Amino acid sequence: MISYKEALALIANEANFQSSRRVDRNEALGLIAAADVVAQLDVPSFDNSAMDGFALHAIKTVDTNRQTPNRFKVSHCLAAGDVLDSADQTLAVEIMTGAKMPSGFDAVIPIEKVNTITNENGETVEIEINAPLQIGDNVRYAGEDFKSGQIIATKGTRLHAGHIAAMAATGIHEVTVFNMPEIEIFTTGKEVSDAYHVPLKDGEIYNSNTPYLLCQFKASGIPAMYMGSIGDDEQAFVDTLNVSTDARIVISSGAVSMGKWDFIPDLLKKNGARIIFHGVGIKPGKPILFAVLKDGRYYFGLPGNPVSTAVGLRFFIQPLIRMLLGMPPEPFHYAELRHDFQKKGDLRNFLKARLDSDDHGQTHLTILDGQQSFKISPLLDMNCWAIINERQNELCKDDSVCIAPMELFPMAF
Ligand SMILES: Nc1nc2c(c(=O)[nH]1)N[C@H]1C(S)=C(S)[C@@H](COP(=O)(O)OP(=O)(O)OC[C@H]3O[C@@H](n4cnc5c(N)ncnc54)[C@H](O)[C@@H]3O)O[C@H]1N2
Ligand code: MOO
Repeated sequence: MISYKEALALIANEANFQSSRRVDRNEALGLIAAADVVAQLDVPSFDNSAMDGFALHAIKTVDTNRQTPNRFKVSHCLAAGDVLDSADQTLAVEIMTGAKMPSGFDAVIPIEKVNTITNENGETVEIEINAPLQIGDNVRYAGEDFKSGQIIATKGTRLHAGHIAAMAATGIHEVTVFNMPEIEIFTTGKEVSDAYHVPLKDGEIYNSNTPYLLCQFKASGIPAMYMGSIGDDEQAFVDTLNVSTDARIVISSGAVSMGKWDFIPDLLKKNGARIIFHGVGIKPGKPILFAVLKDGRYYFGLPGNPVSTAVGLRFFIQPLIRMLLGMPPEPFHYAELRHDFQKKGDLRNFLKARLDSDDHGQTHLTILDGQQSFKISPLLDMNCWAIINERQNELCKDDSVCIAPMELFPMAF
């Protein structure tokens, strides 16, 4: 049986980029840049004031101190958006935050640091200062935030609100993004019922796997469609495979293990699919199957137990989607265990876990009770997966453990 790492390498070997399209910048939230996004402007694009106050020529203030304050007549008043191309540099210019620095002026003193002398109309006509200014005081220089030509987001970046703001500021109104892969999902098993408003017959269960898959895709902005249940019907499986759709990835739940009605591997082969792997050294989800159908669609046969399905989605399908979208491998994070933990066997374990903060703000990881792959109830408490490698068996309190968020694509990760 292959290892998880080998399985990921086999998936990578089959992954080709998605097609791309241009979208309005404001529609790009959560989408993946299909090319580097490059600033079109210096930002700020002009030197401007960081404070409401008075622009001065710093050199004219060098001899100023508490004993010998200096007075400057005020020549103009600039709101943000006003431009003053020439002014007498021996005077002061009243200036608001964001207004372009008048040419030749190189420092701003905030209004609360000056004594103002007003005329009978209440207008400031003169200011008195009692300390010298340095060149650049309270000035925001052109290009200090972004330089024209600077990369805002590299290809494969998931665009979050920060990227949208940066694109807007640098004059980008459209961006090239990858088309999300369309997903098609069905379940197997004649025991599995979608008739939630009808009481279960003896031996039946309600379908919980495909609702889980569908809502995880929905939360990630990935279009996914439910094709229904095929029961244990082999012809229905073949018919479902042959429905022509725009899907890039087909996912089934169940029928990939050793049982009499676990017909998926054989029928895939008979229908011209290439089985890339079937069975990976992981727990839960060991019987997972990955194939490429004869028309090029990717096929994941997820084991039917609910947590095996969840693991297949999170740790096999999500990496394929990242690869199709040019995203770098997911950066995993680590947390300290709250307790000792013993793993049996030599499989990589994906465990239902919870990250909590204590009273000192320290985070700790708890591996939850109820790790059996049929148990859905611990999903109510879990907020992350704990990943324990093949060779890690004895873990002690405070050991560092790899964790992954439950969501497929948490923003900014
Ligand atoms: N003799 C062996 N038996 C099993 C093995 C094995 O190696 N040898 N592996 C076990 C493991 S591990 C898993 S996981 C399961 C996977 O089996 P299948 O993928 O063939 O899945 P099914 O048998 O069809 O179903 C398993 C389980 O999941 C329930 N199920 C299926 N679909 C849904 C759904 N949509 N919603 C909720 N629950 C679903 C199904 O009723 C079964 O209880 O095989 C073990 N057996
Ligand atoms: O590995 Mo199965 O996926 O535990 O129940």
